[in-house]
Amino acid sequence: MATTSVSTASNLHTQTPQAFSSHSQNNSNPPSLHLSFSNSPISLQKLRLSAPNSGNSRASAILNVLKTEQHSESASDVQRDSDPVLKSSKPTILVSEKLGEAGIDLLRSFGNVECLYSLSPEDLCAKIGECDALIVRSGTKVTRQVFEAAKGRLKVVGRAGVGIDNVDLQAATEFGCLVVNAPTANTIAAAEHGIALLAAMARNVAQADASMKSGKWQRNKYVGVSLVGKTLAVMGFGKVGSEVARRAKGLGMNVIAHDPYAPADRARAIGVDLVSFDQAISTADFVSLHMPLTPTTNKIFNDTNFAKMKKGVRVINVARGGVIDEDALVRALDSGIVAQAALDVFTEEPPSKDSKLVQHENVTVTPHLGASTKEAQEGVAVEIAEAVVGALRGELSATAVNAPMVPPEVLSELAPYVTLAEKLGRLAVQLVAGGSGIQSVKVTYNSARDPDNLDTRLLRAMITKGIIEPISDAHVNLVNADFIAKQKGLRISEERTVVNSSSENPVESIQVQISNVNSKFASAVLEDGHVTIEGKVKYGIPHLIRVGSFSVDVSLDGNLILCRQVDQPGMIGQVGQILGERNVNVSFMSVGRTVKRTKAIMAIGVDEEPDKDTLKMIGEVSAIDEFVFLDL
Ligand SMILES: NC(=O)C1=CN([C@@H]2O[C@H](COP(=O)(O)OP(=O)(O)OC[C@H]3O[C@@H](n4cnc5c(N)ncnc54)[C@H](O)[C@@H]3O)[C@@H](O)[C@H]2O)C=CC1
Ligand SMILES: O=C(O)C(=O)COP(=O)(O)O
Repeated sequence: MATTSVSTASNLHTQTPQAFSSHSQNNSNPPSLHLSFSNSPISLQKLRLSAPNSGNSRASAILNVLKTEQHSESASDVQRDSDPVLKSSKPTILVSEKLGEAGIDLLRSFGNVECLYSLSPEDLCAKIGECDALIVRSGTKVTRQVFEAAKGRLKVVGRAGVGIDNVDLQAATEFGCLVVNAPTANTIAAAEHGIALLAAMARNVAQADASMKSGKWQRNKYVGVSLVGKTLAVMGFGKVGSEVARRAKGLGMNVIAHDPYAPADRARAIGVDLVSFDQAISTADFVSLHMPLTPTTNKIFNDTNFAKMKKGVRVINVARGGVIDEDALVRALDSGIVAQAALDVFTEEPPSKDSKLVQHENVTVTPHLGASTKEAQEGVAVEIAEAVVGALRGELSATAVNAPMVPPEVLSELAPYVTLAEKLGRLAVQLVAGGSGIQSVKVTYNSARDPDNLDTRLLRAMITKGIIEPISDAHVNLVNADFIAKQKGLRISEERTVVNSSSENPVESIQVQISNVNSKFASAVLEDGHVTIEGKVKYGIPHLIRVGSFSVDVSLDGNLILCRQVDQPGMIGQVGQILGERNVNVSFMSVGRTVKRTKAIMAIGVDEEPDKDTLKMIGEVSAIDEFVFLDL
């Protein structure tokens, strides 16, 4: 058996799960749990799923992961519209900027759509508490205040375009709100606009047009520069950057690019060399910006970097205004370092009317039109509508920007384990006695798979959900699991144990241990002092297979009574009779023991929650040492 320690999570402080116990410590007091986590935030990667709409099995598998409330996704739209109860359960989707009709139609087929295009920040905050989803473009600032005002109702923000710098992602994550974007449909439009600005700037098209319209004929004034043979530096070699590069090659330009994260072979495939930042900006005749606005790229084109550029360089920006220090650009234009600039985007949009940059005679401007073609807007609208509807249905979106990437094939494979993970978390935390300070939780995945071939982020998130939700008012989902755990002081460490079995199953079993706590059910505590339970998926159904050192075998469904008793005949009958007389239906029963005729554990699944008197009677059976009722 080989073990590999992996990573971890965060920290929790909570109240009590509902549980009864005959011999629990501090039974009358709510347990105050103190959990502490190391920091392992979910990485904020974009999902790139090959089959974003791959159907209901995947949807249902991860329903619990993102959904905090049920929507009747199984009812057809027709049924829903004609039934007042179902209709009222339709999600409300607020569209705050102009969106293509095809996207609006798609949204209408699923929810109540409100298009309110001129909301002030205050109006948006006033409205958002009634909305399950919000769809924006670049003009709406989705700030922390918006998430606060949503009071937990907002489940998804859809950005109908690429750049998500107008959405406070940290706040979205903290509030468990998924953010999705539409990253592909406007790529060509933005690239074409970049090329349009490049050519228009080089040939003074806008200036000459304005001059002629004012009655002049200035052929000598507007002599331009040629593109062929010139060097273009593409800064940010992503989707738009690479399409700009491809087109510029077609114009006979020599194209180089800088992108710290782009694979060199992708650049080489279209005849582009990836070079360092300084090399790119110091050798280029034209510099075209295509990187996102992030803390790293904010004002990256500043006095220092303009000074490194070739005198007479020309700059095109269809990315984000904020990547340029606009005052520095004005200085570089005035000093002649930058001969011309063509800008589609600005730090403040719209810029002030007297902006020196906009008014500069060597600057060509457009009002953020990069994505504004009919084709791109229809495409973006459909792309974002599909993503938002998918997210509201509980599917993990293919274009989530604040949730981990879990490919669809991994998702469908992990589906039953996701349920198992949440149930184990719920069960483990209910075994902790009131007043215990939970320091840490250790999760061990027993698997025949190579440790590198097992993505446990989803499982960890669900164990976290299972632990936190019964004992706090937090809604935990895949987006915010690590954040909430950390916030609550819950420390979760993960370990993978390679076991000798079929690697067909991603996980053979999952063990959850809560360290150094008192338990309501002493038999759940191993000698090392950890509350320990273990579960596995059998025939697609989550099962509990171990409590402390006792083996059991019960499906994790409904409610569970765990009893530890003297291993002697008649025990099942006695407890069964008490439950039967009180009309509590037993769904399954399993007995596990360590040594014959000493101690045994009885796990009894019940459909109904027994009342206090019934539980008391079970506790009074003389051979029963301890018992606990658990709500799964
Ligand atoms: N003007 C407009 O209407 C439009 C503007 N955009 C802007 O263009 C940007 C790029 O869009 P896409 O190509 O679709 O995004 P993308 O994510 O495909 O590409 C961005 C590239 O920038 C790179 N990058 C990140 N940090 C960098 C750095 N410090 N230096 C150099 N490269 C860096 C990334 O590795 C990535 O390859 C968007 O973030 C958006 O802000 C996009 C569409 C329309
Ligand atoms: O997609 C982007 O990043 C854009 O900048 C396009 O913005 P817009 O949707 O036209 O406001």
